[in-house]
Amino acid sequence: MKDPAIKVNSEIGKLKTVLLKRPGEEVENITPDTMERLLFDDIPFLEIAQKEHDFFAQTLRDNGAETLYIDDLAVDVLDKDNAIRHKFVETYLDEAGYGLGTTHDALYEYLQDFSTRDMVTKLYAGIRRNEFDFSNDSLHDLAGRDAANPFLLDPLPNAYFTRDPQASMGHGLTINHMTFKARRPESLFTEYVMQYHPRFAGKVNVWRDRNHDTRIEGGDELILNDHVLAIGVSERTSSKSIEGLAKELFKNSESNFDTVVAVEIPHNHAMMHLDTVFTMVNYDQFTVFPGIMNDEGHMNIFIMTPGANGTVKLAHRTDLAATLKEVLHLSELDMIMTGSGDEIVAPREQWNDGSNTLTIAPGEVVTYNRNYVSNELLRRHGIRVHEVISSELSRGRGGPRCMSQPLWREDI
Ligand SMILES: NC(=O)NCCC[C@H](N)C(=O)O
Repeated sequence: MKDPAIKVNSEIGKLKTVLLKRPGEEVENITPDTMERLLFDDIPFLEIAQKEHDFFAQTLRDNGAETLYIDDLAVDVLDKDNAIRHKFVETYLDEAGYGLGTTHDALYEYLQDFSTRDMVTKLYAGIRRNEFDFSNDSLHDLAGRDAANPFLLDPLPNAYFTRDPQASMGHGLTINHMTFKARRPESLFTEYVMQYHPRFAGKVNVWRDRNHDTRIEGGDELILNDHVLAIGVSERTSSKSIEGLAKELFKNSESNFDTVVAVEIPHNHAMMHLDTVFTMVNYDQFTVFPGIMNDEGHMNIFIMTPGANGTVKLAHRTDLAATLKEVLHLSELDMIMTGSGDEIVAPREQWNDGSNTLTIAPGEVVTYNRNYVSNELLRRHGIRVHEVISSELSRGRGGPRCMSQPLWREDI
């Protein structure tokens, strides 16, 4: 691709541009009743979460990365053209279940009165039922369908985990159909930014768009090098999506990827994505949570490569380290166990994303300071560790890798 806007050919190349979302009002719209549905285990204190996020963003900038914010890019796009704003709002409302009718009309008109900036902030924050007086009977009837929910449009508190709605790979990305309704609108912002923002429009390959029924999330999509991906088969990403993406990448002449390693991990909230249990921190070094393997150290892994006539060939493996050596052509490998593999420390630090390192250059990572055992171990393995503060951000069950979507990395 000529003049590409995205370049990500590894997990470890020096990070030059990254997409973020500062936590906003949406985080204050979580309640004990909605917490589980909104995929949180607790309610963060927003003011502190914002300070922590600003510290994280500053750490990335101090180390040479440009930080872009998805909501700023969305405002650029929606503000510039009324027809695009109209189409975006219609799609947003339709996907939220308000395709037609009185509630649709009321929400549409309500949003019309906001500046584009305020409208975007509002869509992330959610729209409460009590923002309308429901004097109109039929509106009341319609909205009464789910009267227990204080929100007509749910907040998007997970938006600060910008890793998941999309995944950059090569000169393109997947724009993801996410698993839970609580997160699906997030990738609509990505779609519009990639389609209409002058920085990206016509300059990115979309390997897989969000108009699919099968689910995939960026936390599962790891770029091991310029031709090998590792993708988690997880609570959030199905084997069907992985196969579909592999087929597309193998046949598309713009793609360099010829190997996809599908790694099955336990399907639960603590380990929702591959990057909560496994990340790459250097050419031959990885963090891994031992709980993803059985007592013999085995797990289900499939190596996918191009077969005849557009098919995908599968080869079954059970040893993660041996598989990585095989696909990356490495003779030695250093697997760094979260929490030293201790039976108490490892699950505790994994719970607070001790395995979720963001690599900003080969052998250099950003991690949460609370995972001090894992951080010390990383240092002992020669990794340079930048610690960021983490008491509130971590309540959303995601760490530095989850909170960042690289858009440009130097090649390694
Ligand atoms: N890549 C990641 O593991 N992202 C963390 C997402 C946490 C969010 N609360 C979720 O459940 O989707």
